[in-house]
Amino acid sequence: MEGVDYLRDERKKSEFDVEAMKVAWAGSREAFQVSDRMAKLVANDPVFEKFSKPTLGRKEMFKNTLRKAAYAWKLINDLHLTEEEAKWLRHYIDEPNYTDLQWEMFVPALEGQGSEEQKRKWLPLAQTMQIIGTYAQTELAHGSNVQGLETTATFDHETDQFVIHSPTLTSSKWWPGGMAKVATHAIVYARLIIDGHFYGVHGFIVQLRSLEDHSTLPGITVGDIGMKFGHGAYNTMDNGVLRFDRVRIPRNQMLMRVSQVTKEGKYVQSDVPRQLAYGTMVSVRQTIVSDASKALSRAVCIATRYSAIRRQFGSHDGGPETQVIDYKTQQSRLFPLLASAFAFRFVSEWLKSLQTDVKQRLEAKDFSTLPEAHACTAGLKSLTTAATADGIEECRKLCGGHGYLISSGLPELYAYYVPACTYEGENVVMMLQVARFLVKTVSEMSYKQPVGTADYLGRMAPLMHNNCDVQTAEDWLNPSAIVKAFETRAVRMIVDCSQRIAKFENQEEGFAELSTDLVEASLAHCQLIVVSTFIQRLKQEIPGKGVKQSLEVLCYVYALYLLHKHQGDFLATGYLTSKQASLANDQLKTLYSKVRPNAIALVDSFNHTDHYLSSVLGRYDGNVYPKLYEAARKDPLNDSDIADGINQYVQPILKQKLHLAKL
Ligand SMILES: CCCCCCCCCCCCCCCCCCCCCCC/C=C/C(=O)SCCNC(=O)CCNC(=O)[C@H](O)C(C)(C)COP(=O)(O)OP(=O)(O)OC[C@H]1O[C@@H](n2cnc3c(N)ncnc32)[C@H](O)[C@@H]1OP(=O)(O)O
Ligand SMILES: Cc1cc2nc3c(=O)[nH]c(=O)nc-3n(C[C@H](O)[C@H](O)[C@H](O)COP(=O)(O)OP(=O)(O)OC[C@H]3O[C@@H](n4cnc5c(N)ncnc54)[C@H](O)[C@@H]3O)c2cc1C
Repeated sequence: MEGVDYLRDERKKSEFDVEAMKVAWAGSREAFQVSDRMAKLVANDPVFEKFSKPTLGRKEMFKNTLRKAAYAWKLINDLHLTEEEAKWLRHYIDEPNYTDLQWEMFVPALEGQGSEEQKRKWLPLAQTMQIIGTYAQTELAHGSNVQGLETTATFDHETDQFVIHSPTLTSSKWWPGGMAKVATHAIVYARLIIDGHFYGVHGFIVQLRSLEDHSTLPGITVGDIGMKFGHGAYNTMDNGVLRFDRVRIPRNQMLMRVSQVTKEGKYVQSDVPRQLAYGTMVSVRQTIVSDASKALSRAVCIATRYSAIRRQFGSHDGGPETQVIDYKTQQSRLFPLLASAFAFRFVSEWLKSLQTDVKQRLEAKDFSTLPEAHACTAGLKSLTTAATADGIEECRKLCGGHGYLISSGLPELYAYYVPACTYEGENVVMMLQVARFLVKTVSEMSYKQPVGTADYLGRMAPLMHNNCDVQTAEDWLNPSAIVKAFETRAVRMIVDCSQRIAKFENQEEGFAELSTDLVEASLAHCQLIVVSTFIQRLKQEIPGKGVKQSLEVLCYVYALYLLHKHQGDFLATGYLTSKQASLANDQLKTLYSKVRPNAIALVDSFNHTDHYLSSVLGRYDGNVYPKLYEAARKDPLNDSDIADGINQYVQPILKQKLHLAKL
């Protein structure tokens, strides 16, 4: 039998309706149809071919990406694609480029931080790509600490302009995507100075390049910051360095929704919180959570299909060897990642709805849920990106040696993905933001009832004293037992930190001293959100034979896997006995055997095309070995029998007549 037959057999084992599961994964039938249409559009168009990418040099690779982006823009216009369709199209093209910054950051920054007048002027230009923008916040010396940025924007009364300047080397803007070679404009974050007074960091629209010939404008120095980790992964993007030598812009190019500077040079803080200036980061963090489920599902799909095809050991009578997916150790590494992909998918949907709600409230000048939304987004960004980056690497290992080949699709996926742990808020820094929110919530509880994702803190008294009543492994198959365990662990960890901080005379000092514990408590809080959201999702109607049941199994796998992984927390907080933790682990192993027959069908439900997976190991048809062989033969080193350099550097060594004694 060949890999093709193995996958065919696997698909017959499925206990649920795969087409219905595809809809559940996508969120709705319409969402499935849009993404499916765009996936096929990209996969069937030769312009979007990507197998040659690993062998291209940086310049060719960059040019090739520009070509694809231009063609995609033409398709978007010619086919009158909707915003949603265009987003999926870019997603499936699968090469980071300047349009990510244009659509994910530049346009949202204008929308979220521009005044009505500014939006009227700049948005049509950006939305029709007459200008191309980037988000220039991070500098050589400061990324996480936004208030520490050094670039200055000094108001000049006489000319009614701001003077944008890079006073030091360390104030050079460093990292913004698309900035080195493509962007014509940037939202530049700089310290506002009026009459020698500092008014904090604000965003300014600054033109970098001529719209006539694309040359850099006077006073601007811009370039690429150099190659990044992983050859083909993020090097299609021109992350840039940018310096200003007293560049002048009109006063009305400061983003003026949150605060304004008048013609007279008066600084006016409107009635909206200044943190709204960070709104672009918050909205992109939500997109990043959604991207995490896509990246993880991609790696899991490859590793699962390959694990069903790969066979090692177990043949005693000349019969077939054991499929590696049948090894319990393989299952215990793979299936929690499969479950995590679904968990992240559902939590990202929930986060999107939370943000829609916050946006509506902001319109009505209700800012009450902003801190919670910030904490949720920051925490889930951190949790999902860390787990996804680790998960992709685990999938590479699950594929053994072949996982290390570029043709497996995993090394480049990892290299592309791993900076998500750093950009848009370094993960530890983000978890500390969650911790601030939690500690503050606890300290305010005597007069303010916690709401939303923190509402369980309001039930602190019972949660601090309850004990787990699980007695058998089956008792763990109960959503309320699971939620109670996660709530109790989180509440006890948060309260413990809060009480210890309270003993410090200086609370900031206490926070810093306990920061490691605080990060762990924040993770516990965020895991509770993901687990509860999964459980809530299962309370909704989910049509299709066996779909809900399969998702229930995955939900328990996700929760009990976390419980097992973090059993130290659950035991240390005194909620569980070691016997109960061990019962949870027994149940987890039983659940793996329920996932096993459905594993291939579950990864098929992601609806990933072979083009998108770019993986010989993850091919839908399972024809792995012939295609691995074919891919290897295409390597440029195999173009000729005698490679360049052999005659020059190897032959002379082979031909020298040295005697051992002389060596
Ligand atoms: C096989 C081949 C594989 C290849 C695969 C290729 C695939 C390609 C696929 C392409 C797909 C296309 C689709 C794209 C989708 C992908 C997603 C988009 C990706 C975009 C690209 C990435 C580009 C990256 C951009 C960036 O990184 S921009 C820079 C981001 N920078 C940061 O995030 C900085 C982090 N720092 C901060 O956020 C803050 O400064 C801080 C929160 C840390 C500051 O804290 P501090 O306390 O000092 O802050 P303040 O004094 O300012 O604030 C005090 C109080 O305010 C609260 N606060 C802070 N922030 C907020 C907020 N946002 N909202 C509300 N409240 C906030 C604080 O908590 C304080 O509160 P307190 O007073 O109550 O304590
Ligand atoms: C691929 C990529 C694309 C990017 N694109 C853009 C872009 O388009 N526009 C843009 O403006 N920026 C961009 N960035 C920059 C990115 O936003 C920053 O790198 C990120 O915010 C982290 O900041 P930093 O580099 O200053 O890290 P640092 O803050 O210097 O982090 C270094 C270490 O210090 C720790 N640390 C920092 N502060 C604290 C603290 N208070 N407590 C405990 N530990 C702490 C961190 O946990 C980390 O371990 C990009 C970065 C990458 C990698």
